[in-house]
Amino acid sequence: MGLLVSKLSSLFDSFANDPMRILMLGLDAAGKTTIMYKLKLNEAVTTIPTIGFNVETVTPKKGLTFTMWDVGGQYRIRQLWKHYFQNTQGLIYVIDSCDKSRFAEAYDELLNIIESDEMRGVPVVVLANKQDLPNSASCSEIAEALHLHKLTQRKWHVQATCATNGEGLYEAMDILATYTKEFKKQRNYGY
Ligand SMILES: Nc1nc2c(ncn2[C@@H]2O[C@H](COP(=O)(O)OP(=O)(O)OP(=O)(O)O)[C@@H](O)[C@H]2O)c(=O)[nH]1
Ligand SMILES: [Mg+2]
Repeated sequence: MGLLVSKLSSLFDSFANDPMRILMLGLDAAGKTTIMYKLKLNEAVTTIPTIGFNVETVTPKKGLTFTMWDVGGQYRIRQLWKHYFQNTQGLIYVIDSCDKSRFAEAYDELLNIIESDEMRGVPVVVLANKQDLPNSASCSEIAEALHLHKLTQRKWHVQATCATNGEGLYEAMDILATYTKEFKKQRNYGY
């Protein structure tokens, strides 16, 4: 019995140390690819609009590994987002904080994602990106525009970021990791 318990517990530990499957979405030009490579390489890379996806293993800090999927956000290819939902354990939703005229569109697309069965309960970290630019909206303005307070069935957080200099990214990944660990535990125990 003792052996069984210890085998089971090491099985759970190995699940716990698996890379977390993180999906990063958001409208075109929000900064998703810039964020991914800032985290991966600690460099502000020059990007072109993503047609399709990028996937990378990202280690924001020792002992924490994400398999991060960055999917192109242009209007015509958003219909492909749903093909990446399965087995997602954490969602990063990136907003260009200066692009206020598209906050409503960003909200509509977020709803489409989180209303999917496959994304039920998946925690969301919203990155209020491009905070270095003048007139960027604050985290609370973005939380309001995305109606985040209505999300009661999942953990969420909004983090101010600047992908080009990295500000806020590591804090956001820490919070995402905490939420994702809780989500994985709940799934393993089936509640
Ligand atoms: N000033 C500023 N520019 C940024 C920031 N993050 C990204 N950018 C710029 O925004 C533009 C678009 O960035 P991408 O990372 O390609 O955007 P994306 O979300 O991957 O776009 P798609 O692939 O089309 O979905 C690039 O010119 C980036 O350099 C930021 O925090 N501040
Ligand atoms: Mg991109």
